[in-house]
Amino acid sequence: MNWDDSSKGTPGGGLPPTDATEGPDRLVAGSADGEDQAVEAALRPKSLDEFVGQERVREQLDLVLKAALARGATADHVLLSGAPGLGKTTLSMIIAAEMGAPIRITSGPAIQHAGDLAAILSSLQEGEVLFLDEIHRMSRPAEEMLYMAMEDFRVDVIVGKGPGATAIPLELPPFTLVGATTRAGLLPPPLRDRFGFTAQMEFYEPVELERVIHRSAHLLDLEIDAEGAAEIAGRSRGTPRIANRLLRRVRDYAQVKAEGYINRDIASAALQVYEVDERGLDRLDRAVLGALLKLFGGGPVGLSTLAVAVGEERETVEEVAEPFLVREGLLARTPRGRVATPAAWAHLGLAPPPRSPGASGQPGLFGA
Ligand SMILES: Nc1ncnc2c1ncn2[C@@H]1O[C@H](COP(=O)(O)OP(=O)(O)OP(=O)(O)O)[C@@H](O)[C@H]1O
Repeated sequence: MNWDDSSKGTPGGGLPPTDATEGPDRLVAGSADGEDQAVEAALRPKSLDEFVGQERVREQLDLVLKAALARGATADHVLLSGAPGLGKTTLSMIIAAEMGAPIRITSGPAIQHAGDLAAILSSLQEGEVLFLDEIHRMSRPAEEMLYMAMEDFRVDVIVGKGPGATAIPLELPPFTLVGATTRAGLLPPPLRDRFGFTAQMEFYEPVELERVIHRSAHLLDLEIDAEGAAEIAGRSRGTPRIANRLLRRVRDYAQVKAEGYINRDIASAALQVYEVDERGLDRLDRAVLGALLKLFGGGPVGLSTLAVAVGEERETVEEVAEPFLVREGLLARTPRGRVATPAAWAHLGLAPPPRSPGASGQPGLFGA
């Protein structure tokens, strides 16, 4: 059966509506919440040696920085792309530390006018690292000013308006721009081409996250064994920020229930309380998957219908729940709608219905 996707109405009931980018205070959100920001400074690795994983990026960056130091030059501009929480801000701080340079931190949405950018650029010191987070969200005039600044260390400041406007050239000290984006594909090619080094940050392997967790546990003065760290790592969705956040929740549980010691049973019991399952799915993810399997026989079902079924906005299902479910191979987006994979049935401990004769052998059902 094929459920239609014509409904565009606002869903009613169920889970409370959420911010489409992350969801309601999700423990498994990649982006930082207030508590993360307060503790992250203490947990950030301070050098490339301390930075866990991303071996290729680390090795390449190490060469770029060492070569610049040897030449006595400012390092090339660096573009870091990857999902939230993978360590882009951390790496930008490490670049500054390794170069012995100060760092200035700002973000694309904070630079709405070219004048905002000119003010920042003109106050940089020689060799300073300028970290521009969410660089894909800068305004177009600021972006165009950045082209010249990156290439020639110069900007034209426009004074006046209309026919009387004049461009006053302003020399800038050499600096290193570190741009960060979750979507490198959104950057206009002229901007992308001006970076001397581009690094695509990948999701972390569980063993790497175990190292992140052991390191953080040490800094937070927590006792955790190897199995406890593995249990948390497996639920951290390949993301150090989530690993650190889950560790803090497990710490709370361990302090109340187990004199502070964290092992596999404690980690597992704690994360069950917080509704993060052994694969890192939370309540929203499981609600989407559960509806797809139990109400629609595994699909295909349209996105809007699925959203109504779980009482969520369409965007929330599409942007918050689905990317991880797709990445995990639990859900497929096909031209005919959302379809559960065999792994989804297994994950929720359900048996798939017998295939109807018409469904067998249809090409592309899981392919799009
Ligand atoms: N490779 C790593 N080794 C150890 N800890 C890491 C690593 N990468 C990230 N972390 C930890 O994860 C947290 C989040 O990292 P960071 O803020 O650098 O992510 P981000 O990619 O900049 O996220 P956003 O896109 O939201 O700005 C930090 O507290 C940091 O300590």
